[in-house]
Amino acid sequence: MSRARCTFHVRGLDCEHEVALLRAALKDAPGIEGLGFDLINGLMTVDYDDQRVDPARLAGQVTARSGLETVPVGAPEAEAPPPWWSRRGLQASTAASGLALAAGMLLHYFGAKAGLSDGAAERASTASCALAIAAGGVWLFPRAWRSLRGLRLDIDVLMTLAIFGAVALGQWDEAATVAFLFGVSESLEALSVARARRAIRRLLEVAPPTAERIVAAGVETIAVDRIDGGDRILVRSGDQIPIDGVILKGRSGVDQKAITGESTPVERGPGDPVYAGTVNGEGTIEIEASGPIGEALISRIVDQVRAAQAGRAPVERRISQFARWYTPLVVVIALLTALLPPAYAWAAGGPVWATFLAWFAKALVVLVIACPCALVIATPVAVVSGLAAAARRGVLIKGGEFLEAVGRLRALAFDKTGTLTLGRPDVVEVFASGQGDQADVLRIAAALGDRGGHVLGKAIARHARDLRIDVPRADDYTAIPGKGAQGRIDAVEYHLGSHRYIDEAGLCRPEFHAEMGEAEGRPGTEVAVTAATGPLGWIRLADRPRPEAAAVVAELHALGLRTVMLTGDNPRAAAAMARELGVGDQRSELLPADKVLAIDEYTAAHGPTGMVGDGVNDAPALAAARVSIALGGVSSGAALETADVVLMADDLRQLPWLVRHGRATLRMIHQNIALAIGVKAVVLVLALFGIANMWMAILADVGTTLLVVANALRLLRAGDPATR
Ligand SMILES: Nc1ncnc2c1ncn2[C@@H]1O[C@H](COP(=O)(O)OP(=O)(O)OP(=O)(O)O)[C@@H](O)[C@H]1O
Ligand SMILES: [Zn+2]
Repeated sequence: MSRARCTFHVRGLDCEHEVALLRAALKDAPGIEGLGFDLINGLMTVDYDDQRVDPARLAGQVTARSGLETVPVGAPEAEAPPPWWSRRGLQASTAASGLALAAGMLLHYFGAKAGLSDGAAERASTASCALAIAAGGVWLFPRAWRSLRGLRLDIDVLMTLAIFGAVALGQWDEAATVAFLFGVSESLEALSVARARRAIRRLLEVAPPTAERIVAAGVETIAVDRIDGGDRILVRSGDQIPIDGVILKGRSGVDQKAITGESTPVERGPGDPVYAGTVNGEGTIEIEASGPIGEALISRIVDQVRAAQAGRAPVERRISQFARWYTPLVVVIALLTALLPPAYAWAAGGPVWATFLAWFAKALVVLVIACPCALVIATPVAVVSGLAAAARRGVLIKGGEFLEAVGRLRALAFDKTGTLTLGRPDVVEVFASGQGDQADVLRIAAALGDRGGHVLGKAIARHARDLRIDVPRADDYTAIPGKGAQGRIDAVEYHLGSHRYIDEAGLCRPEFHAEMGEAEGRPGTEVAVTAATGPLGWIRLADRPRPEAAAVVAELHALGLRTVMLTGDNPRAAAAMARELGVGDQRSELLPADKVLAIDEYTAAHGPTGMVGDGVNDAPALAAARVSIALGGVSSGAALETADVVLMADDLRQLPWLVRHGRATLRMIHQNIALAIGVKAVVLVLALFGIANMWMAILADVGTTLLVVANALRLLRAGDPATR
């Protein structure tokens, strides 16, 4: 058996109770292994055994059982515009219900004045109300019936009960009002979620729809999705670049804000990469497309954001668990409201029936607040807006849980090389111990450095080439992570690595030890070069801190976060760098496993700790952190794959924004939950005291949903790169 996953569009999926319908529809379907729901985008993800399940047939089954139209994403039906009835039907029937209700009211109050006999006016009014109930109930009653048959007591059943309860009491106008207002609340809810959906989607639509392709006859305009790798595309000054590619001709400043959030344009010329969605500056350029739009960086970002939005944040999971017992609880309260007072009246010898009627009406009002929609939508709409806003700013967050986690961080650990520093060390001094000259030291170090991926080794190799030193080939190369490397050149064994490494390997000599120890006081990092017989010399390299690092560290401190630098470098170099940048704490001479321990220690001592790295050689520490943050997503595929959060720009300045944004999102979630619960509590109390009527209850319920959605959409504004 093999597991497969399919995503379905479900029309009308925007609240917890549709989720319950879908779960029920799939409950005893064989071969289903997992379900995921994305309320904002109206998507359901199904993990299934592909030998037992066919997605298209499954969709048909779900549609039949839940009454919610379900089609696999990508199927032709999913792309076709939905039929009028499923787009506008709810609004239309609600409007019809409203008209009939108004007519019923008019007949009731003014029928007699208009010349109708009392009986005729009343009969006409009742008929009008019945019409209003029917129109308002076309959507509601079938769903309620389905739930009842499945023995589920959900909001549809409750509303239907409330309506027929009122009819049973002869209160036709009341029943019609409930049916109408229920339609109003459903349509408003659908509209507000649809609005959120559109706003979020628009935020991610940055690539233009067409491009100008250069062909033999000149230039033709084609749809972007028809571009292939190798096509030559003309991008005029001021236009958006339609596809990822490499510049063939022309130079220009390219505004990469759409991807990296950086507003200063970067200079680009022949041979440089450019990305779809970025904006060409003053020059006209010709580019060679590197592949179809689906493979472009922006498409990968959008896919990531979609996937992230479909996942659920922990708060969201807790709320939907809460919703599962919230509705039954309210039903019990409503039942008690309807039954206790008459029971009391019966025991005390009071008027049982009259008491029942009075309290039954209150119980119906209580039932209205049983709908947990506002509460259920409160979190995902905030999380999804938060994710979209971040993506717009060049911060790619792989899931709501990470956005939430960022908001809870107490400390941030930084890798040194490539993260706090530019990661482009230069050789500044070469020392030869006398067994050979400086060129020998460089030649051997370069040969070993060439074979590995370590920045220091690569920098040495580059330096040797710049000096036109002939670099031989090293064989049997082995890297010892965090320490150094060894290999053979012309069958002779050599080592390259930290001072500690050669000490531990017994390759150091007392005189050399003293000399190298002295050099370690100077800025930079020394790498020792030895043969199996003893040290040959050392090479000192200096890496510059990132220009923005000190300011970012200071800003993080102002936000109340602790900072710590983790490095494999020697203690003196580490201390000097930490002091220069104002980093709160530093740990040096760490092996990759020690970095993991340091993260664990920090988490235990100070609370959730994030790790910032370049995603290249710090994978274990990144994995150990509560949230891993990598920078340079545009240039490095590794960063894009490994981390929970990716700063697309190769720049630390988005970090403080990210922390503030995570906190703002958390605050928004809490606000929304408090708002949703608060309004319900108030209505509950008012209902029990007989102050709130059905109208107020339903309006308060819809109002809250609209409010939490509107509130959360404010987070989208944080995505505007212009705001700091
Ligand atoms: N492949 C290698 N080639 C040369 N030297 C190495 C190599 N691997 C490790 N070293 C030595 O060991 C030290 C620690 O290496 P490690 O890769 O753990 O950290 P780093 O590159 O100094 O910085 P950071 O830990 O901040 O990324 C380096 O400073 C270097 O002296
Ligand atoms: Zn030594």
